[in-house]
Amino acid sequence: MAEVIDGKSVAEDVVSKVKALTAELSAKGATKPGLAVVIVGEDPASQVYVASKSRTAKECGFHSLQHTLPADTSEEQLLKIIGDLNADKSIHGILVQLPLPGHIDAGKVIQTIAPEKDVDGFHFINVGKLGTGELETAFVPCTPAGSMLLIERVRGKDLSGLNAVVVGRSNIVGKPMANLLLAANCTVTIAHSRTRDLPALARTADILVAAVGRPEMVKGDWVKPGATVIDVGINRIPAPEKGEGKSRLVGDVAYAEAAKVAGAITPVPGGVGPMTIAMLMANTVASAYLAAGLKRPSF
Ligand SMILES: Nc1nc(=O)c2c([nH]1)NC[C@@H]1CN(c3ccc(C(=O)N[C@@H](CCC(=O)O)C(=O)O)cc3)C=[N+]21
Repeated sequence: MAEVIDGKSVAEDVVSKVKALTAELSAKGATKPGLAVVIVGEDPASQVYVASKSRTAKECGFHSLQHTLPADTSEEQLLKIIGDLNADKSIHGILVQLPLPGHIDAGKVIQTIAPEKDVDGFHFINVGKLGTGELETAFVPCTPAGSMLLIERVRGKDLSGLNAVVVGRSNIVGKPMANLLLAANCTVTIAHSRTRDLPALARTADILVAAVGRPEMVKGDWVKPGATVIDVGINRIPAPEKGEGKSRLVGDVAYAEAAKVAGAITPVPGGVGPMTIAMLMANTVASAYLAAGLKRPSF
């Protein structure tokens, strides 16, 4: 049976470190880290995530700001708010919760965020830095950054020569994840909906990352014995066995089957999800250190 990778506990370690770094920053007389979260519309799932981000930010000792805007907010209004946050010296991180309503161009919004406050790592400057291996100054997207920390906990920091397969090619997870693994000297393959014989490809992976958003797609016999399996999926599916109208969370991996074969595996919930929020805090404290002219802390 696979080792279960406890993302919740690693996330708590990261948050403790952020707390200590924040205290150190205040002791040096520098501005404390400030995080602004902007949410447009009333998607209930988004509201839960945003509440959790604000709670963790306060726990870290941050200045935490939340803008909750109505669904009919215009693109112009949103861009104005971002411009103001860009200019606000008390703010070091700006996160605009995605998805945005259809009448707003999300790409334009993201590119308006000052790259040095782009703690989501979605701005072209940060994407480019990750792609060219400028990891010391890049902000790396939180989910792949958190997944890397989990992989390092299991396999150590030297991943050199390992075969990594990333299933999914999104700009938010799949592509940055592949770039991080490449920067760590893995042999990386990105698989997607057009990939031929995905099960056979997946079986070559020492590190298998599933980030497709399809409930339980990766089966037990896709997993190489002993592999490290990172499940980025968070899918809510009906669970009639729990009662009528009930649901449960599952990942992109058929967990019970895969856990029989893998060396280590992340559960859903309690795996990558908590790491995503922890890395948002890590990026924000790093941004505050850089703004104060101090050396960037590493995690
Ligand atoms: N600009 C932007 N940045 C984001 O980082 C971003 C976003 N937009 N939009 C939405 C997604 C989703 N997301 C999650 C964060 C934490 C959990 C998390 O902590 N999940 C828990 C359980 C959650 C539950 O029980 O529902 C877990 O997996 O254990 C999940 C999902 C960040 N996102």
